[in-house]
Amino acid sequence: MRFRVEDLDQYYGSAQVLRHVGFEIAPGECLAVLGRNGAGKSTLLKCIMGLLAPSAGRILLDETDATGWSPNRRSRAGLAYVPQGREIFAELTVGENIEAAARAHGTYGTAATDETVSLFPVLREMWKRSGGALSGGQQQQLAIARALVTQPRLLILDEPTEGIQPNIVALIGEVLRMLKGRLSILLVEQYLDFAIDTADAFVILSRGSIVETGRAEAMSREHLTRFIAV
Ligand SMILES: Nc1ncnc2c1ncn2[C@@H]1O[C@H](COP(=O)(O)OP(=O)(O)OP(=O)(O)O)[C@@H](O)[C@H]1O
Repeated sequence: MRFRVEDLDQYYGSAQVLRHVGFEIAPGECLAVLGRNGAGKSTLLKCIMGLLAPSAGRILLDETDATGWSPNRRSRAGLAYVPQGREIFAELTVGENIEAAARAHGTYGTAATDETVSLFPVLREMWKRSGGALSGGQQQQLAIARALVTQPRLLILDEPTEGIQPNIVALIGEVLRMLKGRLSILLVEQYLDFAIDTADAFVILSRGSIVETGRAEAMSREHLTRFIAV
């Protein structure tokens, strides 16, 4: 999917939290959005998913204007969102979490669903455990798998490494790099090394505005650090 955001503005009351935000993600590429706490990253993702209506601007999926679409319609069109805090169903088992997402998208029981679950071996081990009984890292793997079984064309991740132990961060990184090419990824991340290992391009948000943008190969670690160091 070619995904584009144009001139997005968003306010909370009279406070403007997004200002003329615009960027594009090419099919099969990963764009990382970096920025300090409060820069507007989560607000941007909520506007993209239709959980917040932007005050101005457009969201385009393969040149189709999706700005007024419901979250459900966006999801059916191929957007999948893994929010910060993961929001899995704590009362349902791992298997039921996966099944609910896959059934809603008509992918339940397909080989692709089995393949997705196999990316995260711990999910099979924990299949009958309730989501709420999993560790943070296991819940993050479940949240990503649940998004992937919908067979999205754009996977949107809000700080997937936050509070996660290094070996699971490494596994998530491997999975994302493997998926690139097949789908596009929008990654909001504060962990710079993870973003550098994963992204093809960067956008840096500061106080709701894009202050820097570029291809990964043109962005040194030192350069990126300057924008996000406290
Ligand atoms: N529901 C809300 N009502 C009012 N202000 C809000 C609300 N949610 C966020 N804000 C404010 O909007 C600004 C952007 O918040 P947002 O959560 O989008 O930033 P962020 O870059 O995702 O930060 P973090 O990394 O801390 O999640 C911040 O100043 C925040 O305090």
